[in-house]
Amino acid sequence: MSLRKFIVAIDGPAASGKSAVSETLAVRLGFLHVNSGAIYRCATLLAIRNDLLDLQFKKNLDRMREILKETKITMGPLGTSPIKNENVNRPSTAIFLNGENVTDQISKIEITKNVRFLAKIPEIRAASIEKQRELVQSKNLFETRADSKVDGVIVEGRDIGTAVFPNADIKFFIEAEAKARAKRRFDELVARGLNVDINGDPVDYEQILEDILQRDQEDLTRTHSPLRKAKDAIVIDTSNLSLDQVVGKVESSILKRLAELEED
Ligand SMILES: Nc1ncnc2c1ncn2[C@@H]1O[C@H](COP(=O)(O)OP(=O)(O)OP(=O)(O)O)[C@@H](O)[C@H]1O
Ligand SMILES: Nc1ccn([C@@H]2O[C@H](COP(=O)(O)O)[C@@H](O)[C@H]2O)c(=O)n1
Repeated sequence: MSLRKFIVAIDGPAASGKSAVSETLAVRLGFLHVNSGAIYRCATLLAIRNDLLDLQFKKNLDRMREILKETKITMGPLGTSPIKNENVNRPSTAIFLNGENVTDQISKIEITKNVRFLAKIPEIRAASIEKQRELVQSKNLFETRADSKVDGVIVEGRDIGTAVFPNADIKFFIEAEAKARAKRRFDELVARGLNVDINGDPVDYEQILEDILQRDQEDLTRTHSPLRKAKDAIVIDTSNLSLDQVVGKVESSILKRLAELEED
């Protein structure tokens, strides 16, 4: 008998902690993890590799759509157990493009700087949403819990609770002050050895903060699926909370919702 899908939507601005919370809870609860930002990042990597970044030309946009259709994006552990990324010190979800592990490549500053140009194009958003829906239906590559009563999926991004899965079973909006987010992202990039630009020059905290503010602005003001809090989202400001505290809050709300469903 197939289990009921249980969708957890986690939205919020850049570097607010969506992935850290999603990855930790996906492992703990045995839920599938779909990182929608990684799909926009993969699209950007594909555009750069195919010299198609200039998507205002219809020819380029059509080709990009074809490439996205042909490309298989998967997310999951590297081996049989979730990878422990020693530089991040928690389990992390690996991202594969036609089987190639691009997890670090898509975190590079070159991708981060260009992703906004693609994320605002309706055709690219439609292709990305199609991939997100496919991934939600795909096999969970993480270890599921034998006692689980649901087929759980955590989907994270900017518009999951508002546009992609407006009927999600539970929604969170995770936010933090821009300076706290920039500091965390800067420390993470240093730890992963990814704090360099395309020329190999080091990137400092101020540049990361500027990028985060610019991405906030773009995400909030784009016409299609801007970043918004869903009316029924549980809002968590993580500025003064540890990752463990945030994970604890999200987990207890999910467990409460699951218990309510069992009672129904
Ligand atoms: N509450 C917290 N306290 C300290 N560090 C945190 C906290 N939450 C997340 N972090 C760290 O901050 C960094 C950014 O978090 P994360 O990658 O989860 O953000 P995100 O919202 O998924 O970002 P993006 O949207 O840009 O992908 C990571 O290194 C993560 O481990
Ligand atoms: N649902 C989403 C998710 C992401 N984006 C855009 O992609 C960029 C990269 O996302 P990260 O979560 O990896 O930072 C982000 O800056 C957004 O512009 C989106 O539009 N919708």
